[in-house]
Amino acid sequence: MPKCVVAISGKRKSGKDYCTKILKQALENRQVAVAVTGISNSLKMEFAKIHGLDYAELLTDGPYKEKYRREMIKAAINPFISTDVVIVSDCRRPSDYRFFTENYSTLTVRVETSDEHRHERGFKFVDGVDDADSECALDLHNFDAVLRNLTGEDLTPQVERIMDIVFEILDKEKKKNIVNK
Ligand SMILES: Nc1ncnc2c1ncn2[C@@H]1O[C@H](COP(=O)(O)OP(=O)(O)OP(=O)(O)O)[C@@H](O)[C@H]1O
Repeated sequence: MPKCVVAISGKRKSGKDYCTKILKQALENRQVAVAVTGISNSLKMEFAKIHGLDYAELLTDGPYKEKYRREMIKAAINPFISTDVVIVSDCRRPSDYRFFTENYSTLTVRVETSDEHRHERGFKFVDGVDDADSECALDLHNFDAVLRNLTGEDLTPQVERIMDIVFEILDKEKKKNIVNK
């Protein structure tokens, strides 16, 4: 099981992938083994196909999804069982965060930026997407850390603060392992 999951969310074109890459590199520079994964719709589609499930149902927050959510997210994380830190770069729903915090030592990170920067990065509002739950359900969530990703801003101090929390989690996990041995 990974020692720490960094669960990243953010609006479309906020810079989730961009920030994920910077955080990954910064952690690797400190000799931490890092993997990046996602729980994107394509994974859900693949999961539905393999298990003969209804893909549309899987995208809702209903009981059907509840039932398979655990398996789906495990499928995203399982290949990285011996990696110290797994960054999940596309969390969208409170249920995603619930699953991670209940099952892993998790740090929830929100990538935020201005609408202006999102537009510069190619964002165009789409009815039924940008006002849907998958885009808005985490708007008022209480995140462990917020990364303000304004173009041209040096992200280093913010990334370092996040790394400090990751190192605290890794330290705690190490101590837990020693006690359990
Ligand atoms: N701080 C930044 N400085 C320069 N370019 C940036 C910055 N943040 C993001 N970008 C650029 O903006 C574009 C969108 O960023 P990115 O793909 O990381 O966003 P995202 O939130 O992952 O998008 P999506 O919602 O499509 O998954 C990319 O081309 C990325 O390189």
